[in-house]
Order: sequence, then C-alpha cells, then structure tokens
Amino acid sequence: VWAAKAWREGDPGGTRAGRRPRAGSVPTGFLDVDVTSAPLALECLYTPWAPGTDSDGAPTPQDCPRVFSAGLDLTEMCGRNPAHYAEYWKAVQELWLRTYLSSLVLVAAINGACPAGGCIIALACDCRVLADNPKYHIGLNETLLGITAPFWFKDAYVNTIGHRASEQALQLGYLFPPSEALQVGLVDQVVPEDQVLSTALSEMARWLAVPDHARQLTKNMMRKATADRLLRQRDADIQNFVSFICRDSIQKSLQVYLEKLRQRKG
Ligand SMILES: CCCCCC/C=C/CC(=O)SCCNC(=O)CCNC(=O)[C@H](O)C(C)(C)COP(=O)(O)OP(=O)(O)OC[C@H]1O[C@@H](n2cnc3c(N)ncnc32)[C@H](O)[C@@H]1OP(=O)(O)O
Repeated sequence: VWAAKAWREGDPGGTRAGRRPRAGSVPTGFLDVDVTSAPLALECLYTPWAPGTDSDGAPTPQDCPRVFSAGLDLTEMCGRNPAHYAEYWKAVQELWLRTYLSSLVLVAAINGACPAGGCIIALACDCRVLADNPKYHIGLNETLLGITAPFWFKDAYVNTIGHRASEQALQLGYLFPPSEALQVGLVDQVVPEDQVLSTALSEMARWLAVPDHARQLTKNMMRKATADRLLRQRDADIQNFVSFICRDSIQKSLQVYLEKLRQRKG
C-alpha cells in the first residue's frame, strides 16, 4: 500500500522498514506499526516490504514476496486470554478505520496471496492492482477457518462486489484467482507480476491529478456511513469478537486450521 503523501514527499519521518513480515502478521506487521501501543501514523507510511527505492525514493520492482498479507495473525486469536483478544481486536478495528478513512490516496499493489484480513486492508484502499499469478488468490475465506467475517468486513465486501457476489463468496469462503477477482470487481487491474508497481504508481498519479479537497470530500461522502456503522458499535463488536473467539469450538477450529497450514508447509 502506497501512501501518496509519503511517496511524494520522500519518507518524511515515515515508518518504512526493510524487513518482510512473516505470514499472518496483520495488523502489527502489515503496516509495521504496533497499533496496540502506538498511534498509527498512516499519513507517513510505506508498505513494510516496499521493494526498494531508487535515488528519488520511487519504488523499484525487484522483489516479489508471494504473500501480500496472510491476513490476521491466527496466533493472536488462539490460546490467549479475553483481555488479549479485546486489545487485539481493537487494534484491528483501528487499523481498518484509519486506512478506510484516510484522506490519502491509497493504492494496493498486490503482489502475492491476499486472504481475509489482507483482503480487507486492500479493500480499504482506493484502488487495487493484482499480479497475474494463479496462486495469488484474494477474498474473505473466514468460513473455511470455522469463523465468520465481522459485519464491517462484509460491508466492505458488499460495497465493492455487490450483495449477491458477497453472499456467495462469503458463505463459501471463496478465494478469487486474479481473472475472477477482476471480473467481479474485487480488484481494478490484473497485470503481469513485474508491472504491478509501475501500474500502481500510474494509478496513483491518476488519482492525485484530481484536486485533493474535492477527492477527499467525495471519498468521505462515499465511506462515512460504512465507517460510522462500526464506530457506533465498536465496543459491542469487540465484546462479540471476544465471546466468539473464546468458545471452545472456535478455538479448536483455529488450532486445526493452523496445524494444517504448518503440515502443508512440511
Ligand atoms: C465475530 C467474530 C469475528 C472473527 C473474525 C476473525 C477474522 C479473521 C480474519 C483473518 O484474517 S483470519 C486469517 C486468514 N488467513 C488465511 O487463511 C491464510 C492462511 N495462510 C495461507 O494460506 C498461506 O500461509 C499463504 C498466505 C497462502 C502463504 O503460503 P506460504 O506457503 O508462503 O506460507 P506458509 O508456509 O503456508 O506459512 C508460513 C508460516 O506462516 C504461518 N501462517 C500462515 N498464515 C498465518 C496466519 N494467518 N496467522 C498465523 N500464522 C500463519 C504458517 O503456519 C507457517 O508457520 P510456521 O510456524 O513457519 O510453520
């Protein structure tokens, strides 16, 4: 995700980091900011696995990480205590709200798999460019983990791909391959892997060509109702998450899923 202001001004004290986060590190790894203990300065962020920059601070496309984001860190949702779950979920809400309501132009350059929480951050951007690789699936697959997407994930999905497509994809936990993601409108462009960043930057330029104040007011007008719905119910949403995730059956499902992931690796 490229934050326009940071890019235009050349990392003005931003939080760009060189390391690539491990899979499943949203939210604390995705933007490389510990949102549980620090205010999230989205207005000066680079993607933590920015693929390097040239002397002008513009990105260079030499790195293809295979994983845009593996979604929320499942280890944060397993075997912990209710206070931990509450703090974690508050941080997830905060990350999404700040991304979704940012006045910056945000373009997601999706150069890897993008399930669940990864998809929701991409959906919070203004525009999505996905690399054309059949392994780079995108979507909300929560049901396959035995959990349900919260209402605000669903809202963002519906806003982007419509009610019927969301209903079907959410129930099936469907992860769209690039061609289908484009067809359904989940992403705006699918391009060869080595053109993801250049395309994202062209998109960025297109959005930045619009007068800022008009674009920002329009963005807010389009997004406010969806964000307000969560803002009105933040505490209830946290309580719902905690009681859901604390259930023995849900803990069991998540552990089984994590174990499968680890075995698949071996
Ligand atoms: C009202 C209640 C509401 C509840 C709502 C809760 C919402 C949750 C939203 C989410 O985001 S849930 C997470 C969904 N994510 C996934 O299903 C993705 C799972 N991961 C994969 O499919 C693959 O890892 C990948 C992303 C396709 C990448 O494949 P790759 O082969 O490159 O990596 P792996 O070798 O599989 O994984 C490396 C390593 O990472 C672990 N891991 C992967 N994903 C996660 C994760 N999301 N959380 C924690 N850990 C994850 C995996 O187990 C490996 O670990 P190891 O210890 O190194 O073996």
